[in-house]
Amino acid sequence: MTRSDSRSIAVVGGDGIGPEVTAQGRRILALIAEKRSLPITLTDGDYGIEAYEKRGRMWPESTRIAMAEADAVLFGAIGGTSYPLPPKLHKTDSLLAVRRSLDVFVNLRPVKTSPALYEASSLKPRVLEGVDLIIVRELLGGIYFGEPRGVETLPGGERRGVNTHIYTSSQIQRVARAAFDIARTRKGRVCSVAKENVMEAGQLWREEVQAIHDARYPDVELSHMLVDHCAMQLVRAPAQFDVLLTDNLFGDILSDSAAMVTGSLGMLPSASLGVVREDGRRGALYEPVHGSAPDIAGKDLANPIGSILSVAMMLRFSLGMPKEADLVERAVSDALESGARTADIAIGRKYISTVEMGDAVASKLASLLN
Ligand SMILES: NC(=O)C1=CN([C@@H]2O[C@H](COP(=O)(O)OP(=O)(O)OC[C@H]3O[C@@H](n4cnc5c(N)ncnc54)[C@H](O)[C@@H]3O)[C@@H](O)[C@H]2O)C=CC1
Ligand SMILES: CC(C)CC(=O)C(=O)O
Ligand SMILES: [Mg+2]
Repeated sequence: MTRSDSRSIAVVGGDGIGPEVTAQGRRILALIAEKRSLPITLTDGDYGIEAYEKRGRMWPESTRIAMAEADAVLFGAIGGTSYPLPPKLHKTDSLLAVRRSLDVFVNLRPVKTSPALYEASSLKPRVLEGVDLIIVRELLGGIYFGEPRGVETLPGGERRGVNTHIYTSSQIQRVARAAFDIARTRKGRVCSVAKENVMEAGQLWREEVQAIHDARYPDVELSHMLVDHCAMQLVRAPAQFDVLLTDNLFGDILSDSAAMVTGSLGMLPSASLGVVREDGRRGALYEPVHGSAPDIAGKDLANPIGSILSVAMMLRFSLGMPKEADLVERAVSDALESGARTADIAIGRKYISTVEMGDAVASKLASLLN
């Protein structure tokens, strides 16, 4: 990005800890814009259960427009304490609907360990050494989107909940291409994870991934693993993985598990990207992997690093600023190495607040940017 390209970013904190962590991601982005004299416009928008309860609109028109027109969206989290989401809103206003509206079909979730946080992980240091993997998750298909869905009452009064797991070959092919392209920029290994031993959609997944590999990416090493086995390997020997390619549901579950190798779910960032359109733009949604964490919301306790590292991904994938992306990641490492810890990664040490962790990273970044 140069000084003449202006960019607009929609900033949507959402519910629970979403606004708390997003405020810290936002300030890191604003700091870079200021230090590099870049014309980045940040537009804040309301969204979520709290917006619905307070103002009767979960996804107000102004936020829809800001998201649709933005070069990228920085998002926090959605979710209240009461379940479920009002059913009439599920189709139109849920996070799934947001992702569909932005057409972001691939979700990237990098997982990298840092020796400074080995003690915060539930796993042994020898298991954590050298872990640097990325989960490439299909984001617009599978059981979260399949029709029919719903809860129905059968004759006789029994109730039945229905969800449908569907994948088409083109959905699998496009996410597989994304995973192989990413592997070429890394260690060149893709492990495709499905459940083809019992699911037909899993058989199709495996066949399509293998076919794309054989036709276009023979230089990338491809392996296949059943998802239950993968869940075990992620905690037995996570350093074996480079790129983990998987579907929407499995990627959701495996990424929360994988988060613990880094010490906390609060550490993980994500980028969700769409196809590059004719005008050169693409849907881009950046959000931490965690949810709204109602158990710690409003207490200034949440770890904002997932949001801050999501800003690094935005700099790399949407703003064309890979050097600044590296600097944000370095500022996070420097802050952790100098002892900054939120409660989730403190393990008996003194801990600091969400805002103070933002201060610690911002101060390291400011000196790196000078
Ligand atoms: N992308 C999103 O917006 C997501 C939304 N959700 C929603 O969030 C709500 C809560 O769901 P949960 O299952 O409790 O998952 P969660 O991810 O919100 O929290 C799980 C656990 O991790 C902790 N945690 C999460 N983020 C943290 C952070 N940044 N710093 C420190 N600790 C953190 C929480 O305190 C909690 O103990 C639900 O309404 C759920 O639907 C859940 C996952 C993703
Ligand atoms: C809407 C949910 C699938 C959100 C979630 O848990 C995730 O994307 O990790
Ligand atoms: Mg999840």
